[in-house]
Amino acid sequence: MICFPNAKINLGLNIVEKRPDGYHNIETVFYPIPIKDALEITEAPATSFTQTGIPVDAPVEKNLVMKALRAIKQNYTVPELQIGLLKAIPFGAGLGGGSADAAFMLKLVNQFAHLQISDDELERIASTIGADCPFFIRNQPVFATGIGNVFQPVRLSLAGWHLCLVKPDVAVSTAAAYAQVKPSRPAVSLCEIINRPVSEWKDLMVNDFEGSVFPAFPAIQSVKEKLYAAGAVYASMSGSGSSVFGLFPSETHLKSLFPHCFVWEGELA
Ligand SMILES: C[C@](O)(CO)[C@H](O)COP(=O)(O)OP(=O)(O)OC[C@H]1O[C@@H](n2ccc(N)nc2=O)[C@H](O)[C@@H]1O
Ligand SMILES: Nc1ncnc2c1ncn2[C@@H]1O[C@H](COP(=O)(O)OP(=O)(O)OP(=O)(O)O)[C@@H](O)[C@H]1O
Repeated sequence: MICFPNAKINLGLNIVEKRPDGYHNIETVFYPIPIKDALEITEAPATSFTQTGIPVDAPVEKNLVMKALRAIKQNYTVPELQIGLLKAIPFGAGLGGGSADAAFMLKLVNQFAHLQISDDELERIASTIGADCPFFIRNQPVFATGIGNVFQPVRLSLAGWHLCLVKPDVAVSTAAAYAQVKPSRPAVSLCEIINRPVSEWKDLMVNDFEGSVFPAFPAIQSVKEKLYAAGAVYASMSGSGSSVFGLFPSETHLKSLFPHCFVWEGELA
């Protein structure tokens, strides 16, 4: 059985307050995008894990796919599996790729072993893996609060917009990025801004991480500036970086502007 875990972008990200447990309450809109890994499972005499594509800088037992398998095995019986992960989503990118792999593994095992676990319960299991993980269970555009795990549906479609996503050759640590930001309540709720036309987002919608990540990594800021100069209607860093995306009204061919970077260009469905 095979599935294709996709990445996400954050449309706006307000870091509202630090919580007693060290995490932060945030406001963000998660939007799924069609940059995808491939994840395959087959029944086997013993569990094994093979990773191809972009090499993940984590040992097998720390791979979020294996963490997901252990999490589901805590309460359910799962057969021994041969697992294959083809990695195409860059990591350290703010694209939630590892979280997507874990969430899709939960969904795949649920289907494969006929466990009949509800989406609500899968989201609960996903929340034990990482803050970004629960979103990928339903994988629909949502306004998220809490630590990024409390969802409200948003009626938002970017179908027809062209996405240019660039990941410079630098990785940003999510924990370090959160530690650099002074939390504050936004003047205007992101929930209102997201309903306004994309052409107004540039002046209204912010990612609070940019204020500290850009000075530390000028290469990331430069990507955003280049995307606007190339005609983006809206551009922003995703999550804690280092990827930056631009939304364009028509097809883009911007690869040559960004040497040494991962670049993905395509239309959103
Ligand atoms: C930046 C975002 O990608 C935006 O969607 C997420 O908030 C990060 O989600 P994630 O990578 O799944 O995060 P986790 O793996 O759960 O946490 C990594 C570290 O980020 C910090 N963290 C994460 C989420 C959050 N709401 N507040 C935090 O302070 C914590 O220090 C934590 O130890
Ligand atoms: N299957 C996986 N794919 C990618 N990274 C993984 C995976 N399993 C474990 N990791 C570890 O998790 C780290 C973060 O991966 P992830 O793809 O979630 O990054 P990210 O896009 O920056 O996430 P976020 O949006 O949460 O900041 C990697 O540096 C890697 O060490």
